[in-house]
Amino acid sequence: MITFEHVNKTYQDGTTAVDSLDLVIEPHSFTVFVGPSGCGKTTSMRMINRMITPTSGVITVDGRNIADTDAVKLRRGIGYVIQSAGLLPHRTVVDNVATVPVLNGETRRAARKAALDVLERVGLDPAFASRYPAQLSGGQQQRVGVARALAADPPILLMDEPFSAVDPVVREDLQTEMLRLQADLQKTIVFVTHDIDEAVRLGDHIAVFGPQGRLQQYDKPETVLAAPATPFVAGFVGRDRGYRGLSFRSAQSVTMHPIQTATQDEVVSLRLEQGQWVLLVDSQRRPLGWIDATGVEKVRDGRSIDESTAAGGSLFLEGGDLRQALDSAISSPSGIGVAVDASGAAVGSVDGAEILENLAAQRKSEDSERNRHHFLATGDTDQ
Ligand SMILES: Nc1ncnc2c1ncn2[C@@H]1O[C@H](COP(=O)(O)OP(=O)(O)OP(=O)(O)O)[C@@H](O)[C@H]1O
Repeated sequence: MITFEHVNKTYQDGTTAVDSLDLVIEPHSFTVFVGPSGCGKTTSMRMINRMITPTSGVITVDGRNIADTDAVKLRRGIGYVIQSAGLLPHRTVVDNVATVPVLNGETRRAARKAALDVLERVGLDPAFASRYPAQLSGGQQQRVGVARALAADPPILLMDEPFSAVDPVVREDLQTEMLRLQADLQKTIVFVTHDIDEAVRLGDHIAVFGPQGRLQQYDKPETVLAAPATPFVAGFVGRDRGYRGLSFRSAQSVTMHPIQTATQDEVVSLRLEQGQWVLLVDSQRRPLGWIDATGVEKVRDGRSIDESTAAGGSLFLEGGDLRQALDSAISSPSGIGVAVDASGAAVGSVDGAEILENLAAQRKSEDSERNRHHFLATGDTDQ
């Protein structure tokens, strides 16, 4: 069991990321932290394995205050999966998966054999075991990321937006695989996403986070959908009028803007204002993450690109639906959604606020159309 008791986190710059969090996560449950970008989901999750230290409050794992445990030992019992899979590029797939068991003292041979079993468990063809991560698709890399987190058989698994960077079809496959795995393994899983559909599909419990890092509701998915506890939750999960109805609408009507990009070599010469973000891309214009003025400073100070960039949000295919466009903007640290072409190259951007305005306008005209039909049908001309 994992518990949060009055947990707060305020960063050095004064940002309150988590505000008075109380939560009990049952053993073997699949708990999803969901909410828009910046509402404290990742911070809450990373406090469980002590990557981040709370400002106040107590977190326990199996009845023990984690502040009193050895962080290395604690993490041995907690697998961790991130959005970019975080694989070591110069190691083969099987050696990536065997990394933690080898660190824990297993022989390389035994660890490799166990790694092959885990790879099979997550649905990866053994033929991929001797390849390097760059030779795999995004979805396959994520499967390896999950296998690596499971290799040492930890009772707890933390997953931070693990499927956000892959396309919607692959994402659905990975979700199905995750459900199958959990039915089999019965881990205690904490999963972070900004996507309410993903949360409802995967979670047996959902924690909806809102502005200023405040937990809005913690319930079974069906209760969150049927009886939202706050207006914020109602807006976030609203079935027809909210986020979930958007898949039926095309993003064609949303204005596409040019997107400012830079390659890794260009980063040092960027001049950015506070609050301005630039999309980092590879030589084929495929998105790698976002960088702002603080990140550029870090690169100039000699820090690596990885340390200096924020992971990108989800991407959407140009001509896709409004739901994917908004999803991309909501999940992005810059609030800008990135459109890609079939080759994965960035072709333009959309603005989250603009999408919402556009949506409001579409709904208004639909409502007046619906009213007109209603009045014509009933002959009611009072209004
Ligand atoms: N190291 C940090 N220093 C200062 N502020 C931070 C730091 N890390 C996160 N924050 C801020 O704390 C708030 C919560 O961030 P957090 O990453 O936990 O949110 P989130 O819901 O997981 O969003 P995202 O999906 O974008 O990561 C945000 O306002 C964020 O800008």
